[in-house]
Amino acid sequence: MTPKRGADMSLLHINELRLAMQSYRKETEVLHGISLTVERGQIWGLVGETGSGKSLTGLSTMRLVPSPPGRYLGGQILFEGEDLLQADERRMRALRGRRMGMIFQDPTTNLNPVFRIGTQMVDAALHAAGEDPSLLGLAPGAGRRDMRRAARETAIQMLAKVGIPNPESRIDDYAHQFSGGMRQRVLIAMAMIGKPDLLIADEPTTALDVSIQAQILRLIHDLVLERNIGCLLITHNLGVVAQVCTHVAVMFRGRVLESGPVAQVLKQPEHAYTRALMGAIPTADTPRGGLRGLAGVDF
Ligand SMILES: Nc1ncnc2c1ncn2[C@@H]1O[C@H](COP(=O)(O)OP(=O)(O)OP(=O)(O)O)[C@@H](O)[C@H]1O
Repeated sequence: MTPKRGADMSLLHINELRLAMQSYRKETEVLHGISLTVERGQIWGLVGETGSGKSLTGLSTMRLVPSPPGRYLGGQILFEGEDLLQADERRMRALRGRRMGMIFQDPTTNLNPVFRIGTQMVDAALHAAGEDPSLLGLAPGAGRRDMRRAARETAIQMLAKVGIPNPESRIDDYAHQFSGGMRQRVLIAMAMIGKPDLLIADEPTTALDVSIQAQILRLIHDLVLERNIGCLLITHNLGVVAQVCTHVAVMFRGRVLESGPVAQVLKQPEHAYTRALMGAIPTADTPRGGLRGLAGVDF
C-alpha cells in the first residue's frame, strides 16, 4: 500500500491513540489518547512508572499488541503518513526489521540459544534486504548465495560497529558465549542491520550493570544520531532520559502528562508528577536511602 502523502509526513506521529485490554471478563482502557511526534535525529524518552502504558505504546507502534486481548478504540499511528492501525500483518512484517527495529530489555529472550549469532544476523539482514540485492551492496540479479555472503559481511561490519571485538570469529559463537552487555550489543546490531528509520528500545539497559548501562546508552545515542533516524526509548528512569534523550514524554496512567525537548521539560517541569520523578533521580549528593518513592502518590 502506498502511504497517503500530505497530512502528516513526520517520521512517526501517534495521534490520540486509545487502546483497551481485555482481562478476565472485563475490558479496560489503558491508553487514553496518546499523542507523540518523533522526527529523524530525535531520541524520545517515554518515561513513567510501571503500568503507565510505555511498553504498550512502543508495542503498538510496531503493531505487536496481540488482539485479543488488545483492541484499539481510536486514533492513528502514522509512520511517514501511513496509518499503521490500518495496515495488515503482511505489511507490518515488511516494515518490522526493515523500516523499524526493536530492542528489548532482556537479550537472552530475544536471541535464540540454539543458533549461532551469525545465523540470526544473516537471516535478519536477508529479511531486511527482501528481494533487493542492492540493499546488501550487490548488483541487481545477484543470486541467493551472493546475498548470503554479503549478508554475513554486513553482519560482521555491524558487530564491529557496536563494539564486539574480533567480529569475524565471534559471529560464529552462540548467545551464551557473550556477557550480558555484549549480548545487548549483539541485539542492537541485529535491530540496526536492516537500517531501520525508527528504533524502539524498551528498557534496553535495565538488566545490565550500571557501568555497562552507560556504554550501551551511549552506543544507542551515537547510532541514532549518526544515521539520522528516530528513536523511542522506553524507561522508568528519568536519569536515563537526561543522559541520552533529546525529547521526553512523561506518561502517567495511560496519558502523556507533558512532553517536549529534554532541556525544557527537565528545567521547567509543568507537572507535579514530573517534579516527583525528578526527585527520584539519584545525584552525587543523594544520601543512601534518601530517594523518595512514588508508590501510591496520586497526580
Ligand atoms: N496483556 C495484557 N492484558 C491486560 N492488561 C495489560 C496487558 N499488558 C498490559 N496491560 C495493562 O496495561 C497497562 C499499561 O501496561 P504497560 O506494560 O504498557 O506499562 P509500562 O508503563 O510499560 O510498565 P512497565 O514499566 O512495568 O513495563 C497496565 O495497567 C497493564 O496492567
